[in-house]
Amino acid sequence: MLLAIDCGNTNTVFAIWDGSEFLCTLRTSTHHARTADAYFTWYSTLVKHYGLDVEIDEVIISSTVPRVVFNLRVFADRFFGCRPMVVGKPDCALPIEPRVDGGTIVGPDRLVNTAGAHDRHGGDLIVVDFGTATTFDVVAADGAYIGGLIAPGVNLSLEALHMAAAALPHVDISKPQQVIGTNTVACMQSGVFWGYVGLVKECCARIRAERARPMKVIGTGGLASLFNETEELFDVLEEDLTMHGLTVIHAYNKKG
Ligand SMILES: Nc1ncnc2c1ncn2[C@@H]1O[C@H](COP(=O)(O)OP(=O)(O)O)[C@@H](O)[C@H]1O
Ligand SMILES: CC(C)(COP(=O)(O)O)[C@@H](O)C(=O)NCCC(=O)O
Ligand SMILES: [K+]
Repeated sequence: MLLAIDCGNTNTVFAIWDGSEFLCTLRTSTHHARTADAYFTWYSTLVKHYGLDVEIDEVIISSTVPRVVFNLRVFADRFFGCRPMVVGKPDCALPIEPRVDGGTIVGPDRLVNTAGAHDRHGGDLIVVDFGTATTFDVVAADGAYIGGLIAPGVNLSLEALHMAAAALPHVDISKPQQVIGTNTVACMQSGVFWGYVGLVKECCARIRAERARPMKVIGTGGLASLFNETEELFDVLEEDLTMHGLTVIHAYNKKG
């Protein structure tokens, strides 16, 4: 069975793929210092809790944090006796190479989102991923990643306000009741929430105009559903897009 690992700058997600469905999804915070033994303690406790009887013999990793890959490699080798595929490394092929400026190292999460989105939808696509950063990945009809946009993440923006301004508290994102906030917290939530609604609409409109064609918009990442509640920002919402992309890249490398 395959263990797919998606390591973002904030969270690390493990999912077990039996070839047709994900049996479970486990989430922990990303820490470069976490050891292989610590990963296994956490992983085996949860697998037992869910009553799963699985034998992992393959691992694929996508990590936006290069330093965590070493310990994840040791984890795969020590506990599953396998050498993991690592997206972005030369021995892990992509179904189609990105078309970007020479020397650019595209975030592996964006390459994985691209593969997942093309596999499910085909055609011209925009993937909006609400992670630590909010990224827009532009996917051509042949499945290539051809560029995009990187904006600060929603929580990062709220945290930046708190860090930089003495009078602004730590605030969690939520959908404000009104646009005009009548207290500090409501003002901050409104500024960030409606600011992001506008950001997503404007960026997608400009991408479409620059490409001069219709494009399907796919929303993913932890906060995508919150933003899709009020406004029709996306054509589809796919929380598992990155995990799906990992299975697509894994299958492609097995075949080839
Ligand atoms: N369901 C959720 N509700 C609220 N916040 C969330 C949820 N899922 C993730 N987040 C927050 O959204 C941000 C991005 O999370 P995530 O998508 O896991 O980022 P990354 O992939 O960059 O690690 C983080 O600050 C995280 O705490
Ligand atoms: C833009 C990102 C920081 C997003 O990471 P995430 O929010 O998923 O943690 C990551 O994709 C990255 O480090 N990219 C490298 C530069 C690029 O993609 O062009
Ligand atoms: K991500």
